[in-house]
Amino acid sequence: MTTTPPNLEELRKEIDRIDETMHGLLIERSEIIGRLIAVKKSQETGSAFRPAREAEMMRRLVKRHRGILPLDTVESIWRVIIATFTYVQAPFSVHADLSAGDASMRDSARFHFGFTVPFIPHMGAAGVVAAVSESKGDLGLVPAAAVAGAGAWWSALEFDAAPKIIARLPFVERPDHPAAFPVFVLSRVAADAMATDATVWSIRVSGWGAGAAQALSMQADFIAAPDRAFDGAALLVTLPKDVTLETVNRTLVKAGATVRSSALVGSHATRYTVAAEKSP
Ligand SMILES: O=C(O)C(=O)C[C@]1(C(=O)O)C=C[C@@H](O)C=C1
Repeated sequence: MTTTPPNLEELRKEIDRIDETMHGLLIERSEIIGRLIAVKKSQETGSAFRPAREAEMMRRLVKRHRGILPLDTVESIWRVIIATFTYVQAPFSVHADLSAGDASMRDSARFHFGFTVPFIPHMGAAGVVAAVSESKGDLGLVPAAAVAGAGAWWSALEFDAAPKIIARLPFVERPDHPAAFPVFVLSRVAADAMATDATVWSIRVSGWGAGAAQALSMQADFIAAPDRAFDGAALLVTLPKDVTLETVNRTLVKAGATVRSSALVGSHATRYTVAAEKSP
């Protein structure tokens, strides 16, 4: 007995059925928002963003994905879904520092937050920090890498009421990521919503030099801005889960630097790296 392959019309009917189901599920997802708002009271506390929950969701998404649909596509669809659902709970804007490159920062902002969330460009991290500080629940995006002349913008995060670093993008890292530019996300979110695996510290040192930089780079990622007043540097140091501030202090002292002050300025999920996607 021969079976005839399905014709184009039948296959399109299948696609229409699946599209309708997916759309229906998104509408069903949006119907939960009202109840979420009541539970989270995000209207009062500002941002509805829950970085720890999002990092965990993105990891599960990557783990269960299979088939020919590129991971890039799946990741970006879910980023837009989650960011937009955050926005409809409590509207916010994304302030982005374009001083290290307009295209790469915009790609990251659009990939992770979509087009519904307003995008506000700034020239410099300090402007982003100020805008987020003055807002109720806005997000700031700043390069998670040294930018010449940027200064120690993270000093402004040291005060209790200041926004903090709450995430590092991309959530899912891979060599060919379409929005690979490393970005810190700044905002004010409830302490219990923070991802706390990696902690980010603002550390001022004197006696800073190549030796101290080399020693520190073995233990942590960091950005250094020269601090001429103390012949030293202002550092933004990200400590992985298993490295303590005491260990870093000891390392710096051993390498000839003096630690003048340290303040916690944020935390984020452990970086999650997956293999590069194979081209179809
Ligand atoms: O789980 C929550 O608290 C939500 O608000 C839902 C949701 C989502 O759309 O899945 C949206 C924003 C949060 O950052 C995390 C997840």
